Parts: sequence; structure tokens; C-alpha cells
Amino acid sequence: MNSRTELAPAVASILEAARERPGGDGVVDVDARSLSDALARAEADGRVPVIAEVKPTSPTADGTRDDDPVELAEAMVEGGAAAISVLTEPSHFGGSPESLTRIREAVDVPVLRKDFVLEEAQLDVVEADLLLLIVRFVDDLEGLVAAARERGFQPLVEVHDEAELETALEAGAEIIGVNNRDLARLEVDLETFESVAPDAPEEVTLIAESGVSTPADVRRMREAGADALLIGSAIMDHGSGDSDVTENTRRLVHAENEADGAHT
Ligand SMILES: O=C(O)c1ccccc1NCC(=O)[C@H](O)[C@H](O)COP(=O)(O)O
Repeated sequence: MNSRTELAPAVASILEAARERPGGDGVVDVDARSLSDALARAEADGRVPVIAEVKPTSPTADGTRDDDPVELAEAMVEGGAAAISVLTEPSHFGGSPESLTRIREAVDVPVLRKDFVLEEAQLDVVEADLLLLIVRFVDDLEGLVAAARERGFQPLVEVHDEAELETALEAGAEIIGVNNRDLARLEVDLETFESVAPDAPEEVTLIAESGVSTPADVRRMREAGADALLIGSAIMDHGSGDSDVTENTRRLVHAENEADGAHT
């Protein structure tokens, strides 16, 4: 692991659990749905490309949502989500690979496996269209990016600063997420994306991850160069327990549309 700085206790605990989790039995072979096609479809429809996240809970969430994950994902797609992210980490986020499989069968948009994959065998746990690799936690990033592509996954490589962006580019990443959440303190700061995005080459698909809560945040990230946004908490609204996920998604997806409250 690239442990350049300290980690929040919750993140250290997530990593400890990830090290214990087994890989898959065989080698998966994915016929992936294209993320770039899904993002282009959203843009053509006048929707902000949002990857909406099914995240039952998290170390920073103020509650848990026990809704059926498939119903949540369908509600997000109904609200205009271009793709779905599914937490498959069980012990800190309440996710599971089984939920991802059910969701991918139920929706027709690309599905991202959001987990803490540390080694090649862990790629083979479940089929997904996209797979998250976090620069900070992976030793052989180039090897894992290549291994993910060999299986048919589109790797989404997550960075938090310019040095990690450089590492991601050297490893051949084509889809890069800039995480606004600092894994040392778990605080979110949208300036993170704004400071890293200018260094990303034009041809990279750039995703702003974490901390996007309002239509104004969406517009801010788009103005800073986000091709897509990964949004979990604001859509799940954990504290409320039952808020309308379709409406939460729609509000953010239409943030650039004057008629839908661009001044919010
Ligand atoms: O969300 C957390 O509390 C968290 C804590 C520790 C490590 C990772 C964490 N989140 C993973 C994510 O990347 C987010 O779920 C994703 O970017 C969406 O963020 P948000 O819209 O802020 O829920």
C-alpha cells in the first residue's frame, strides 16, 4: 500500500477487513456496458452525467437505509442517473457482491463496483462494468489496471492529489476519479477536484467523487471540468431513512437546467 500519510481509523479498519476478504473462485469475463456511451447519452439528453451510488451506510453516514438495493438503483435510473455505483464492501458500508449482481440484472446502465480491491484475485469476486482501484491502496497499480482490463472491466482509478494523478496516468488510467474526501480525516472539500482537474489531460474521463450535495455543487464541479459526478450521500439521504431517491437524483441531474432550479 502507498501509505504516504496517516489514515482515519475507520479507513484503517476498512483496509484491514479488505485484506482478509477472499478473492473469487475463477477468473471473471465481463461483457461491459460502456461508460463513455452512457455519459454521452446523458449529455445528449441535457442530463448532467451522474453516477448515483447505492450506499446503504458508511463511516460518515448519519444512518442506514435498509431499502432493497435493486429498488434504490431503479429509482436512481428513473431520476436520470447515467450509471450506478454499488458499494460491495460488507462490514463498513452494508454492501454485498450479490446486491451488485441483482442490480446489474435489473438496470441497463453501466454499474461500478465500489470496493477496496487490493490484489488481483479480488477482481474476480463479481462481474461489473466498472471497477474502482484506489491509487493510495494499491501497490502494483499498472498490473491491476491491466488485469482489470483483461477481464473486461473499465477501471476507474481514484486519486486525491496531483502526485496520485501522475501515478494513475503512468499506469495507463483512462477513467480517473478525484475524491474530494480526504481519507486521513474523512472531511470533504470540493477544492480538491478544482486543484487536481487542471492537470488531467483532455482525453481522460474525469469524475468528481464525494461531497457533492446541491445543484450548486454540481455546477461547481462541472465548471471545474468534471465529465461526470459520483454522488452517494446526497441521493441516499441516510438521515431521513425514506427520502425519495428518484427526486434526489433528478434534482442533481438537472442542476444545469434553468427550469429545474439552477439557482438552488
Ligand atoms: O463515505 C464514506 O464515509 C467513506 C469513508 C471512508 C472511505 C470511503 C468512504 N466513501 C467512499 C466513497 O468514495 C463515496 O461513497 C463516494 O465517493 C460518494 O461520496 P458521497 O457522495 O460523499 O457519499
